[in-house]
Amino acid sequence: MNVSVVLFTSDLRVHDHPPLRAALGRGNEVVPLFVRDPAVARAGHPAPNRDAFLADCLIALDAGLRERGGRLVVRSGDPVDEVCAVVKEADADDVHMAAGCSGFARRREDRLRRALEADGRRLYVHDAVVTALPTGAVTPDGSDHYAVFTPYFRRWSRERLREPLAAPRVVRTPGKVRSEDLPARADVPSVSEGLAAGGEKEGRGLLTAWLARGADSYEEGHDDLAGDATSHLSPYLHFGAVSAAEVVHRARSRGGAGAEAFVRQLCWRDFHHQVLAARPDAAAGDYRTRHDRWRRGKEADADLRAWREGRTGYPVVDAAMRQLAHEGWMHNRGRLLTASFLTKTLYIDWREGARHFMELLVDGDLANNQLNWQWMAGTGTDSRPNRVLNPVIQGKRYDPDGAYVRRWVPELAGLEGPAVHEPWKLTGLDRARYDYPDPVVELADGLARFRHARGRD
Ligand SMILES: Cc1cc2nc3c(=O)[nH]c(=O)nc-3n(C[C@H](O)[C@H](O)[C@H](O)COP(=O)(O)OP(=O)(O)OC[C@H]3O[C@@H](n4cnc5c(N)ncnc54)[C@H](O)[C@@H]3O)c2cc1C
Repeated sequence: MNVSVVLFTSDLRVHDHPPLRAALGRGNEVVPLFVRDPAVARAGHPAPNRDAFLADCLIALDAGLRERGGRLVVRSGDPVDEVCAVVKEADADDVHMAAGCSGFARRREDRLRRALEADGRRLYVHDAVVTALPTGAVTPDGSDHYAVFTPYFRRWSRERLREPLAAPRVVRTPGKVRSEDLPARADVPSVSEGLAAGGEKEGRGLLTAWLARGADSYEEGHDDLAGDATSHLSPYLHFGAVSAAEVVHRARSRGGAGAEAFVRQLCWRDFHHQVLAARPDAAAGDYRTRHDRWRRGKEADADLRAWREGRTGYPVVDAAMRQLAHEGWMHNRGRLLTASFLTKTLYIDWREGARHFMELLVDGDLANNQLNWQWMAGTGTDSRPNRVLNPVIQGKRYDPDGAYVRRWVPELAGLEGPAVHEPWKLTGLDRARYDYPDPVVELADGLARFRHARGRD
């Protein structure tokens, strides 16, 4: 009997899994493998929320495989060395994996291909496992990627996505391959108390419930901070516990304006992935340089600290930053306005903000995070790179009653209605009752500084 290895990376599921289905195709035995790569931990910053979520996903993947007669093999080390060692132990013929879009993932694929070929084995890399449409499947004339979302969306919407695959009924894993123990969830504590539970079952349950009860009101409700009416699928999509292609198919079958608006948002995910695939250096460098001379030094450091800790004196900014600390997740509107505040009002380098988000976000994703940060900082694909979001206007528009601020900034919980967005308007004793910081900067001063720096005054 032939044996194949399936290397799982950002695709921790058994449903709609092209590499697994291809590997099983001819009645093969399959070694489902996950390699913990210490280089990932060393290269990045600590991400305990994602580590905890990942532990859930691995436990769930193992359970999904065991239900079908298989099991997950977990190893630690360099992925190329570990895959080659497993290939030898299992006497496997080939290896299947999902295509990645980051520079890191591409280099890993290349190294693995070379190592396997040197040993007479093959690597099969499958597209449209992590994204709904393969990155690079559609390109505009004269470029290797779309730099503007709307034409990309138009084109993406016309493409036929592959049909989702059912989970295999049986997975046979050879017994002779050594595996480390799965991480015990209790040994991987998250830093955020309100972290969601990970795993394919959770993700699929959430998707079904969301399509049944949430999607219809998505179009009107997705920007309402207090209503919290978005899907919360992002961490499951990031770890591939649910498949992007399947989510799009199921949302389209659901139909309606809400589901359509939701699919458009999912397209943003593919959009950023195709940008990163074409420009891997945009993970750290400006996609389009504006020759920014970001603020540095003591004062900027103090402002950055206030922003991280949710004490800028702008209630909606602070509420969103505290939601991030507590849940390891932040509402998209919160991400937009906190990123604008950091990069424009405080004129601090987007990389500082992106790093802090990557440390805490359970859905922290190189393509989505770095390129959304660049979009907000005006160094990315935004066609209006100098737009600045005013946190008071944003607060009143997207949290009109102030409920979101009161939820996350308890110091201000006694303030009723939209007054909570402008606590500095309180005077005398009223003001003294609230132990809440003064604004780190006047908005007009922040705006003038930004415009001056960008040469627009
Ligand atoms: C500064 C900044 C940083 C961000 N960092 C990340 C990140 O690290 N990881 C991440 O998944 N998303 C990131 N986003 C995008 C977006 O905020 C989240 O995907 C969304 O808030 C997740 O919540 P949800 O699943 O309820 O989204 P929904 O509104 O239910 O949307 C469904 C799915 O569409 C995708 N999506 C929605 N909006 C975007 C977007 N603007 N860009 C890319 N994909 C999108 C996500 O996969 C999301 O799960 C960031 C946005 C900004 C402005």
